[in-house]
Amino acid sequence: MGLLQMIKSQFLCHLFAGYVFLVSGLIINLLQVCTLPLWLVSKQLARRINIRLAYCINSQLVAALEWWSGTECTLYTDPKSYELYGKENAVVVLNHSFEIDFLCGWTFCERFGVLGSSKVLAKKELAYVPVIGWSWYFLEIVFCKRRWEEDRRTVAESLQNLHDYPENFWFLLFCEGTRFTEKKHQISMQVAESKGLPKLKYHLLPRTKGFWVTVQNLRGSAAAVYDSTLNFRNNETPSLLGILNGKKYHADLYVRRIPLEQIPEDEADCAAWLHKLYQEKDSFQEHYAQTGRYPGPIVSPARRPWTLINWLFWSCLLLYPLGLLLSQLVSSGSVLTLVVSVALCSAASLGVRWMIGQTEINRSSNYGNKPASLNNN
Ligand SMILES: CC/C=C\C/C=C\C/C=C\C/C=C\C/C=C\C/C=C/CCC(=O)SCCNC(=O)CCNC(=O)[C@H](O)C(C)(C)COP(=O)(O)OP(=O)(O)OC[C@H]1O[C@@H](n2cnc3c(N)ncnc32)[C@H](O)[C@@H]1OP(=O)(O)O
Ligand SMILES: CCCCCCCCCCCCCCCC(=O)OC[C@@H](O)COP(=O)(O)O
Repeated sequence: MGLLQMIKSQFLCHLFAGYVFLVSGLIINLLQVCTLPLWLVSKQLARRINIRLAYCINSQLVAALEWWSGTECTLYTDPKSYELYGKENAVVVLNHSFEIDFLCGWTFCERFGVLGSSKVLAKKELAYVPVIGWSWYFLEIVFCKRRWEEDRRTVAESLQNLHDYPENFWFLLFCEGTRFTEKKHQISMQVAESKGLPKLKYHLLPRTKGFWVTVQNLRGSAAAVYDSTLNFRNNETPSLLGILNGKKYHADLYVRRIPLEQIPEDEADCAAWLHKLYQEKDSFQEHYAQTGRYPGPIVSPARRPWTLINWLFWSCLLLYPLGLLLSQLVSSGSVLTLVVSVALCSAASLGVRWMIGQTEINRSSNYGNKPASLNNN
């Protein structure tokens, strides 16, 4: 391991990064709360301010991926479609197989200029994650309980609300509804068999109702579905902790732009269309497993400096109070102050570690672990 790699794996580096993320994130959450009265005066201005505030949070994780770990993200797509990315609203359908799949999505959001405005159909539990989950309320992120009888109305209403959104956005749907595990795959394939559907090797069976309600309620606002299939070279199993330790990964993303008009409006036909799409995605993953690449040309956007500039801005701003705090701590000589400071530091680092744990598949939910009839979150 080189010197740089050794420095990146030092706990003190992670502690400082976590301090900057947590404190800047809480300041931004506070600023977002301050925009609440503005929603009554000018909803669009409040939205535009929250897009920029959310960028300040999300881009710190993207900076960790792009600049700290140096992870390479290669895009395979049609050059004609490439020209439209970032210039229209779109529904992104992405396989949910990796702990940092959302982060690879965010890096492309950043490179196409939609990082602050992008949305996702997220499980309700994520709304309680400090900083990121809290910021999502102000981004009008759509939450679901993963119980259709409750979600069908709330998801439709939340999506309808986005029709007058002032800036281009991507709406991410992980149609499998949960991260891939062998156990969930086994159960999911039993359900496929019971429905007479072809088995999938690399995916869980997609949940079609959320896709149908999303496409139906974004017609007229979203122009296309971006069918996105993600994989990592050399069977890498990337993690957020690996990124923080400066580990470099190699992500490949295959994106096909499908105009919304090509997607059936009827629920049953739309469900059949989505099942066929996932069978195609499965074949792309097989192609990748055999050849190490996706079909089609590579048209990769380069990373941009803004995520790094944003992180440096917040680090410099927060380094001063940290320096003051440490100097007072040393000069006071008070044991009580020292103990309280160490306790606060430990609580904050455990909090950040818990947040990172939200991305770890070995801590995933029970959703999809039971047969259809007994399914719960
Ligand atoms: C150019 C670059 C392009 C792209 C860049 C890539 C991405 C960038 C884009 C945006 C980035 C933005 C943000 C990213 C940041 C953070 C992301 C964070 C991640 C959080 C995401 C999540 O939280 S995922 C979990 C929540 N989301 C979902 O669950 C969505 C999918 N689910 C649905 O849509 C569901 O339909 C539902 C949730 C609406 C309702 O679920 P419920 O379970 O109640 O009902 P269903 O009807 O869906 O399920 C029952 C039906 O499913 C069949 N089935 C299949 N398998 C099973 C099983 N194992 N157990 C039970 N049932 C199963 C079942 O038979 C039923 O079938 P029917 O025929 O009756 O429908
Ligand atoms: C550089 C700063 C370091 C600080 C790190 C802070 C880390 C905050 C991470 C919060 C990320 C929230 C997004 C999690 C995405 C995710 O992957 O959710 C899982 C769900 O899809 C499905 O859940 P499940 O059913 O359990 O598989």
